[in-house]
Amino acid sequence: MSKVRQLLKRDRWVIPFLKSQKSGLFWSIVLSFLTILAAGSLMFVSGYLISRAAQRPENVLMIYVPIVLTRGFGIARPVFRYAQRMVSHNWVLRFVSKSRRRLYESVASTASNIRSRLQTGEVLSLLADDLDRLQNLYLRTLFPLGAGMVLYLFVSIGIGVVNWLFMLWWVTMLSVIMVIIPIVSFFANRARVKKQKQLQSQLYTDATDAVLGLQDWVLSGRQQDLIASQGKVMANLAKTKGESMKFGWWRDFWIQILVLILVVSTTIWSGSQFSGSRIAVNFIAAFILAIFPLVDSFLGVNQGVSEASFYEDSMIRLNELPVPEESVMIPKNIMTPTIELSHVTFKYGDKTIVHQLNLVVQAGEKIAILGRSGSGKTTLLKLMTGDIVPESGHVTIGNESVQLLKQNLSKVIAVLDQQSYLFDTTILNNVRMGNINATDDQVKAAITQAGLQPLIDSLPEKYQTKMQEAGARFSGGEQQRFALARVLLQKAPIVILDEPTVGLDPKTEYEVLQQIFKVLQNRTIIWVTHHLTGIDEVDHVYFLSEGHFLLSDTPETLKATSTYFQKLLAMDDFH
Ligand SMILES: Nc1ncnc2c1ncn2[C@@H]1O[C@H](COP(=O)(O)OP(=O)(O)OP(=O)(O)O)[C@@H](O)[C@H]1O
Repeated sequence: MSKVRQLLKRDRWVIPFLKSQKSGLFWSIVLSFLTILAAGSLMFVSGYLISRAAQRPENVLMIYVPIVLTRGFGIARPVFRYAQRMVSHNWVLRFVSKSRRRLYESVASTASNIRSRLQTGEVLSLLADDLDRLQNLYLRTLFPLGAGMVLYLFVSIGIGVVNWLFMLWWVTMLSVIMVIIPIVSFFANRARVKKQKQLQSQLYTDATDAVLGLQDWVLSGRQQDLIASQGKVMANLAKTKGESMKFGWWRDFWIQILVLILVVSTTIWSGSQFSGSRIAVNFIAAFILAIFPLVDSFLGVNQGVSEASFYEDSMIRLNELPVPEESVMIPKNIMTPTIELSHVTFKYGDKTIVHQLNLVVQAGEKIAILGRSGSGKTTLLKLMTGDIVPESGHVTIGNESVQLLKQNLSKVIAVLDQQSYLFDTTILNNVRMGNINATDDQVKAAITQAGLQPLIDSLPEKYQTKMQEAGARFSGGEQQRFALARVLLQKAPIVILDEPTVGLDPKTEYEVLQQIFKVLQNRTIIWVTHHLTGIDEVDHVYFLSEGHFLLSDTPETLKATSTYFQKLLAMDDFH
């Protein structure tokens, strides 16, 4: 229980929204209550009318008034219901749209950070599942619960006016139906709901793995294994869902039995109380009929509460997401920025990746970072882009902390990595992603600069050619050139090259690198590479090893003085 309390205390998703939208919640509960009241009154008046019509009326008004009331309640019920639906759905849609936006912001602002903590499937499950769940928290739990509780009070007080002993009986029965059964069913269903949630989440993760690794499954001839493993999770999920539904049926069945007991006991009690009074008999029949519309409300409360574990888990996962950083204005000096790492230390767990590292990259300077696989080159890039935070020391760009620039960092840093993602849309659209405000002419100029004009000219549909999924229509070298055109359009003063030519044949690698350095000559370049092809293009080379720079000098000096560098050059020539 204290876990739930703690969760509610630090919640950033549900409680703040409830607080800011109190009036909608209030009206939704009031309208729900009025709908049930109108439904109950309709049954009451029509019950009275039927029973009264069977007797000889002393006065025509005894019949006429209930007829008018029946019409009135008959119209009021759908009107209230419609209004309630409008208010509650408007309320929930607001919640969903706000939360989706926040979720995207949260995921986007710390994209690479989040990827190291969450798998793609989990992000999908957050987007598709958790927010939908929380939407149900309002529609299926909070609104019915609120209306149910108001009804509980109303009915109890109403009966208390007639007879307090009988009220005690009603309060006891209603407490069992509206409080005890929901609490018991919450705990009884908890483990099942948790398992269902887990399986659903696993299904997303497995499905993502299956899609991303489909080619490997097919190539290894293990399609059947893939289908079997997915099928197992699905069968398990279906079984758990089936058990949950069965549980729900039994719960509803017992609630209906309790309502039946209430109806029978009320009939017997009122029969013994008012025997002999004709008028009272009419009211008893009417009152008994009015109980039935309440059953829907009882069932709604129970179903909502027994599903509450779903929300608990969703709330925990959403609250574990990082808070989107506040954006700051980009200072002017940032457009000609110096990058500075000062005494930076970073660890993954106990493993020190970077230790007390210092590095200054002047505006317009071009550096290469080399190092063995696993030496921490990518980690260093992540520190520079603020995706990870150093344990100690500072990373600044133009004297501004990189963490503060986070939201606007794409204006300062562009990244060309091993495989920039190309979407299944036209060449123009793909390149325009670098700067969505660029005109067609600017996009075309960037494509030409990236050395793609001959290719475009050879295509029947020119710039409107579709790239297919992940840019599959084009070769690796061509894809990297398109990605380069995107970077050109982005106009960021710093460009990070994270092994952009990996996987290309030596000739294409050389050509692409020449093109990159030619068109980016006015920008700062930080290039992570394993190959020394194109190393003469940089001003400074750094060798990262065991958390610090083992060597650091110009390529010319290293060629002349470092046997290690000479060995690497010889190996590269061999390739
Ligand atoms: N999210 C993570 N959690 C724990 N350890 C990590 C994480 N990311 C990287 N590491 C570890 O940190 C070390 C440095 O990784 P990094 O990716 O920076 O190396 P790298 O020099 O870029 O390697 P490569 O040249 O193979 O890409 C590696 O030993 C890696 O296993």
